[in-house]
Amino acid sequence: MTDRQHVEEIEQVLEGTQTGRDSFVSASWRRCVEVYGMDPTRRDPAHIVTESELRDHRKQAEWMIGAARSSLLSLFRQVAGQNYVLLLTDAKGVCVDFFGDDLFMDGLRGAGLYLGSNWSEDLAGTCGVGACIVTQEPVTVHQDDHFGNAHTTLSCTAAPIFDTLGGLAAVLDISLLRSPMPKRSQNLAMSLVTNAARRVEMANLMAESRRDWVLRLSSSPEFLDVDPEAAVRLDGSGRVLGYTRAARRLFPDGGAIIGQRIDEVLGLTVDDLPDLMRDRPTEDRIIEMRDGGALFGHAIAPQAPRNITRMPRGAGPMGGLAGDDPAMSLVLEQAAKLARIPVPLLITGETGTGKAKLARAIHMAGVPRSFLALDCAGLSPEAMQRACQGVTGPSTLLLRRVEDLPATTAVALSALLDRNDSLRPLATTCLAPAQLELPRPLFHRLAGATLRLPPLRQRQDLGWLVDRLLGRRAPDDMRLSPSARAVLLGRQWPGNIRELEQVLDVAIALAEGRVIDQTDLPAPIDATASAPAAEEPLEEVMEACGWNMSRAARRLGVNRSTILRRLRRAGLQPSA
Ligand SMILES: Nc1ncnc2c1ncn2[C@@H]1O[C@H](COP(=O)(O)OP(=O)(O)OP(=O)(O)O)[C@@H](O)[C@H]1O
Repeated sequence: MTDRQHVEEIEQVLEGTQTGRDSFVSASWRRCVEVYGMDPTRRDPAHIVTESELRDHRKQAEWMIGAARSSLLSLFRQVAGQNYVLLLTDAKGVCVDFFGDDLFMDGLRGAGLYLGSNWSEDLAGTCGVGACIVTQEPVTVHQDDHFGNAHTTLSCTAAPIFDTLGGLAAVLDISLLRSPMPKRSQNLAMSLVTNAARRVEMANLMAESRRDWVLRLSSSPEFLDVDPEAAVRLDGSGRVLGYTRAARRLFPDGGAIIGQRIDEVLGLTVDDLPDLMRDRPTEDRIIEMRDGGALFGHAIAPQAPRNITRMPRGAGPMGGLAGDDPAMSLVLEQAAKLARIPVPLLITGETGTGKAKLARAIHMAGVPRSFLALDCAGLSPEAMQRACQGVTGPSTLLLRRVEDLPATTAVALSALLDRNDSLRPLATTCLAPAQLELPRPLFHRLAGATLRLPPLRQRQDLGWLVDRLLGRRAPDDMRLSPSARAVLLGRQWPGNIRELEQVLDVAIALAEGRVIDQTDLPAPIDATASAPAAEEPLEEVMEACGWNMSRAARRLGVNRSTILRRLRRAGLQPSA
């Protein structure tokens, strides 16, 4: 077709004549004239953004360039030697990444097939990238489909790439400077570019979803694990957090997708996801669709957070006590250092936070010595002397719940420690050091340094702890359903790790199969009670309880007379 014939055809289309062009091309021609005021006979040079504008466009598209790179590279290898050039443009049509054959670089630059060229329709007229941005569909704009006479030798095939919220993020374009006459010669290019775009979307969704469930879908079991067609990202309750474009057909047309529950569109609930994991035969992982069809599913469980831990896991006796929790990491780091010197340590924290366990780990990490543990509640001086009689040489003396030590034993303990300087005391308490009612001399013999364990509800490694405790207490292949896991992660845990252990033991016993369901979990001990405020200053506790001593006693887990005693000691005035 000559330039003149091309211009005449555009005029016919503007007059409403059907000339056999694809309808999206005719619609674009009309926009070029009627909306952008373009003239097909003008040979405008390619639109190239300035270097600093290109830097800005590339910066904003950085994540997409990263996600698309390996896909572009493998696509470029597939078409190597066939004179194709690959462009990745941002959603505005500016080329932010490029693969082309060095031999044709001058021709490519001249045609605008290069970094920084702007292929939006309002600047470049009908073209692959521009039409793809407008239609949001894959398109081939072949030779004289282009609006301007300057581009009618090119053949451009472009596919949109969407972000996980459904917005257009980029366009992947494969172009030829010169192409064979029939448009269908580009069918293979179309299939290559749409598959590459799908893989980029998939890679991007996977990268975003490390902490969530991903359900990958395919209509054929053979490709499910290697090259799935679509994927959705789900939270622990099965709500959609993100999706690849191809997953859109699962959802009702026009409706919102983000936030929908997966069981509203597919015949499965979030609790079925573990059954779709890779350890099951692909053919068994069938998902029924609401329209009666079926798909194959591959569920990928959330991965552990990838933060850098201050205390490497598995390092010494302290290593297995925490996951990625900053407060625990700091405590364990200090504990590991203090374990090496025989200074007495006071370990504080709410009940069940693992004070005794930490004390044992400190003992293990220090120089070899014998170990004796005593519960301080009701411990008489005689019982203490008897227990310590057999201890010879360097020894660790664990004193649990030192706040309950009777006054007479406190005096005897000071004397015992004075007599035996090879005894290293490690004392635990649920009270803050300032609230301990120990005789001063004893306090200073026990609290050479203080380590405070955080309550479980403040720890960021709860998920890690759940997995670790489950791994130790349940048979190998037992796991939590996602909703059961979400419930556990949402609880307050006033009894801390001890309570978590008990809840898991009950759930393991109640579970029918190898999956612990939400209904297998015992109810929280007291969902309405606020967590014990072991280390809250007494005055604040009293204020919070309206100076009601019984209420304050319940809140601190002690009896009324203890509250009265503490108020007197602190010089506070109890209410009538
Ligand atoms: N880091 C941990 N990892 C796994 N299990 C733990 C951890 N810390 C504590 N536990 C378990 O939690 C339970 C309570 O721990 P521990 O007895 O050390 O708590 P505590 O703070 O000394 O409690 P209390 O003050 O009530 O005596 C124990 O069964 C212990 O094995």
